[in-house]
Order: sequence, then structure tokens, then C-alpha cells
Amino acid sequence: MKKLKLGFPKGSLQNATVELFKKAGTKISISSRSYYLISDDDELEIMLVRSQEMAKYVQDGFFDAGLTGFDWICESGAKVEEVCELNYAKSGFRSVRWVLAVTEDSKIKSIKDLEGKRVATELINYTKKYFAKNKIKADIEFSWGATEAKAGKLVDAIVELTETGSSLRANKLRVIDEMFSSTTRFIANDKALNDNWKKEKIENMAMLLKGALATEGMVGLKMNVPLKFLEKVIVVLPAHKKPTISQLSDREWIALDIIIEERTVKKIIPALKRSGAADIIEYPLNKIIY
Ligand SMILES: Nc1ncnc2c1ncn2[C@@H]1O[C@H](COP(=O)(O)OP(=O)(O)OP(=O)(O)O)[C@@H](O)[C@H]1O
Ligand SMILES: O=P(O)(O)OC[C@H]1O[C@H](OP(=O)(O)OP(=O)(O)O)[C@H](O)[C@@H]1O
Ligand SMILES: [Mg+2]
Repeated sequence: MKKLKLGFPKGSLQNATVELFKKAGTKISISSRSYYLISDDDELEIMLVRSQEMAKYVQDGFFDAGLTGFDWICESGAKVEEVCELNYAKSGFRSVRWVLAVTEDSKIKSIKDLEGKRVATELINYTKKYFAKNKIKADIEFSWGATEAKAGKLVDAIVELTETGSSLRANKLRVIDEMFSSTTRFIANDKALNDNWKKEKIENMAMLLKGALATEGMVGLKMNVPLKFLEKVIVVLPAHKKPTISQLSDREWIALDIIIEERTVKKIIPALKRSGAADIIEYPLNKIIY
């Protein structure tokens, strides 16, 4: 049987990626020490690899496709094709930011104050380029991790990734510059994209992964409405949404379907009821394919 070799991100993106695949229709199980992952899709051969190394392995053909952050794709300099952007991170559905930060009590106010100073980061290539672009000569050193702890002690500033901001707050750090914003990407190499079977498999996966992400924060609403109240009910619904309307066997009634933002239902459901809607059902969604 033909197989697509897929690189799966180990570390921060791992759990969120398993959850996204589940919603997209592929169940993946990770056993504690094995780097080969079991899934219910026989056409996939999945292996865990660090996000930093993903793009190189995809470029070199060790994997046909893989998932990793845009930050490490750029940092590695690997030549890969981006199949699609997937807007999720470790804790939420958003981008992460690489920021230049100093301790709260530091005198350093901007990158200009870092001339001749020391900066620690894992994202060394990008940081060097960024400082060169700003014409600041600083000593930029590689950090193996736990970088936040170094600011103000081992180095003058750090360049570190932040998502929720809690690590910066916990270490009493102040952001002085936003350098780079990154989201997760589905990548593949040319060779795989030139193979018809692999290309279709990759495109199908991208469609389902994007479809699963698109449901984030969205729910479906179904209801029955007496025809005479239809206008009143429509007014309650978000103006930019077009509901599907179908005729019930009883010609005095219609059924109405709509997909809306979950955070709005608290207000909308009672208003729908008051406007004459009945049998209102709210249901979760697995995928929306636009
Ligand atoms: N909250 C987050 N924290 C860290 N990385 C995140 C987060 N959300 C998304 N990412 C992405 O995950 C990738 C991080 O992977 P990387 O292999 O560098 O480290 P890690 O997964 O944090 O592993 P480790 O635990 O060893 O530091 C990057 O592409 C990064 O943008
Ligand atoms: O803004 P936050 O939501 O707090 O997320 C950012 C933190 O998460 C990552 O650390 P990780 O868990 O990868 O540990 P590490 O320091 O070993 O890389 C990153 O390096 C930051 O420390
Ligand atoms: Mg990390």
C-alpha cells in the first residue's frame, strides 16, 4: 500500500496537533517511548521529530510532509513548500510571538540600548539578522532553553517565544520589541507534490485540517419558525450570516439552520425564542469546509 511519510511535531505542538488531527478525522496515539506513532489511517506513516528539525527532514525527503512552526522553517533555511497555514499554538488558536525582553527594572528601553550588550536566544539566525538590520552590534549567544531565567543575570536581554505571556510575567520581564510572529504550517517537499497520489493525500489532509480549525469557536443552531415570525427571527441573527431556510411539511412553518460564533449564543438563543422560534438546538461542529 502507498504511504505518506508524515513528520509530527514533538514538544509544544504535539498535543494540540493530536487534537486537531482527531477533529479532522484521524486518531493518533502516542505511546510513551516510541517515536513512530500509530494512527487509524493506514496510508500514513507518522514519526515524531522536534519542530526545529522538521523542515530540514521534509526538504531532504526523509518525510513527504510535516507540521511545524513558521519560526523554525525560517530559522532552518530549509526549502520546503507551504501547503497551508494552520492557526494554532500550544495553548490556543492564535499566533505566537518572538519578543525582545529585559527585566522589568532594566534601564534598557529599546534595541538601540543593546549596542555591545549580550543577548541570549534559541532563534539565533533570525536574531542576528534582526540586529544587523537595526545596525546594532550585540553579542548574540545561543540558549538551550530556560532562557527567561537568564535575563538581567547572565545576559542583558533575551529573544524568546511567548504565547500566553505567563512565562514572561512569571520571570518579571518587559517586552521592548516584537520581532517575529509565527503560526503552525503544514509543509511538504517538491518531490511529494509531484507524485499525484501523495499530492492528493496532502491536499485532502490540508482541507480537513483547515476544516477542523475553522470550527473553532463556532456552533450550529437549528430551529423551527412559524412563517409569520420569520422576519422577526432573521433580525436577531448576525447580519453577515445567511441562514439556510427549508420548508417543513406543515406549510405554516420553516426550519432554519445557521452557523454562528459560540460566544454570541447566550444572547441570541433567548432572543430567538422571544421572537417566535421553537425547537432550538445548539450543536457542536467537527469541520467547516468553505
Ligand atoms: N506556547 C508555545 N510554547 C512554545 N512553542 C510553541 C508554543 N505554541 C506554539 N509553539 C511552536 O512550537 C514550536 C516549538 O517547538 P520546539 O521544538 O522549538 O520546542 P518545544 O516544542 O517547546 O520543545 P522543548 O519543550 O524541548 O522546548 C515552535 O514552532 C513554536 O512556534
Ligand atoms: O507565553 P507562554 O504561554 O508562557 O509560552 C512561552 C513559553 O513556552 C515555551 O517554553 P517551553 O515549554 O518550550 O520550555 P523551554 O524553556 O524548555 O523551551 C517558550 O520557550 C516560553 O518559555
Ligand atoms: Mg521550548
